[in-house]
Amino acid sequence: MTCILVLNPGSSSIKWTVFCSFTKDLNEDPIAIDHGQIALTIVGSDVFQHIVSATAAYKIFAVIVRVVHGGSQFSHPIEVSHYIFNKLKALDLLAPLHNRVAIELIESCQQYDESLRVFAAFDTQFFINLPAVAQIYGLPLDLIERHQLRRYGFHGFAHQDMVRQWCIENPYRQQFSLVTAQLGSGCSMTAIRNGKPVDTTMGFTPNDGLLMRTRSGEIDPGLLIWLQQQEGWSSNEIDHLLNTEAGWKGLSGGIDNMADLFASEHPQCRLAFDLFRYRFQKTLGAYFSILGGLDGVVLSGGVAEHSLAICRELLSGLSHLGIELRSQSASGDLPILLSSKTSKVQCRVVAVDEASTMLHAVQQQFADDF
Ligand SMILES: Nc1ncnc2c1ncn2[C@@H]1O[C@H](COP(=O)(O)OP(=O)(O)O)[C@@H](O)[C@H]1O
Ligand SMILES: CC(=O)OP(=O)(O)O
Ligand SMILES: [Mg+2]
Repeated sequence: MTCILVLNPGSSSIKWTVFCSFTKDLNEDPIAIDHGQIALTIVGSDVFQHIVSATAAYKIFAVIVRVVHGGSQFSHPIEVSHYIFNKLKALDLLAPLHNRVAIELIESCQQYDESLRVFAAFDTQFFINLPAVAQIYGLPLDLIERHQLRRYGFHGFAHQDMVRQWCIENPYRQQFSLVTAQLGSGCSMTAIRNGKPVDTTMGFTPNDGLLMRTRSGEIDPGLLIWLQQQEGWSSNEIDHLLNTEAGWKGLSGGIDNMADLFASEHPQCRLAFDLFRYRFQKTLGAYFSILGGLDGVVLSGGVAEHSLAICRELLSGLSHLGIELRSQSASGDLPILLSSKTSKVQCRVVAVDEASTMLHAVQQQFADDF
């Protein structure tokens, strides 16, 4: 039996999934035969060796790697040739926490076995047709055109899968307004109208919007210029600050695990969690406004999937938006319904399946090959 390996390098871990039976029917869920997760505290070639050992039992003929940023050139899945590899390599700066690891994985796969087919699938694909107002920045048009500047949006496979899961629970609704939230190390929210994204919190890079584990999210650009001048910081130093020293880790004084942050009574931890919740609720209100109402909220990602208490906290105090939570605390396996029967807005926590969504995207693009 020949199998496909899907690799999902996130900012705190690499997730791997093996699929050995898959049909061309994109409505049918591919069945994962095996999966695992490696913390990114393991470095470099050790990560790849770990994956090779873990998947040694399977005859793998193709690997699909999640590449977060494809720049203005890549959005749809692509088979990685030498030429494409070099183009992808040049995009490192656009998603410093992600693209470098993805590129290393692609290179390791190609060096490990030349006959392996290696595909890149991009986090931005789902957002390719965002409405113009949700794509554009208030900058001079010639500059925008010269560099093809836009808000790309990320976590596309995650948001797409959350929409799919909501539709499974609500099969007869053709028209609906939804907010999906991917809350892991990277955090983003997307406004969905009738299945399509109409706005999302991440922009030109995956560092806008919500407060994240080590990323600042939304920040005043004037503050960065001021810091550069005051501290004499280079662009690398600013990059380091915004991507690795900021977020709830920076604000709390070093607590990067959300479970610890949430449990702590320390005022700095409370403030960091309050900001995380505040930005979530502020965005929910903004999306309620542009969608003209809300039928559902779907939460997923490492934070949401591991802590229903945090999910309840994020969705509390929002009865003015039509969100009413069940009084008893829900428990059991995901998916879980958090909202009450009378709530106007159906709130769910789901286990997101980025791997199957990536596999589907590649199957769709390379229909003759799979
Ligand atoms: N029990 C928990 N409660 C709250 N947050 C948790 C828990 N376990 C893990 N997390 C958070 O989940 C995040 C990892 O989520 P994940 O979606 O796997 O991230 P990524 O894909 O970015 O690597 C980490 O920020 C971690 O703090
Ligand atoms: C885009 C992004 O932040 O991804 P992740 O949450 O997997 O790090
Ligand atoms: Mg992730």
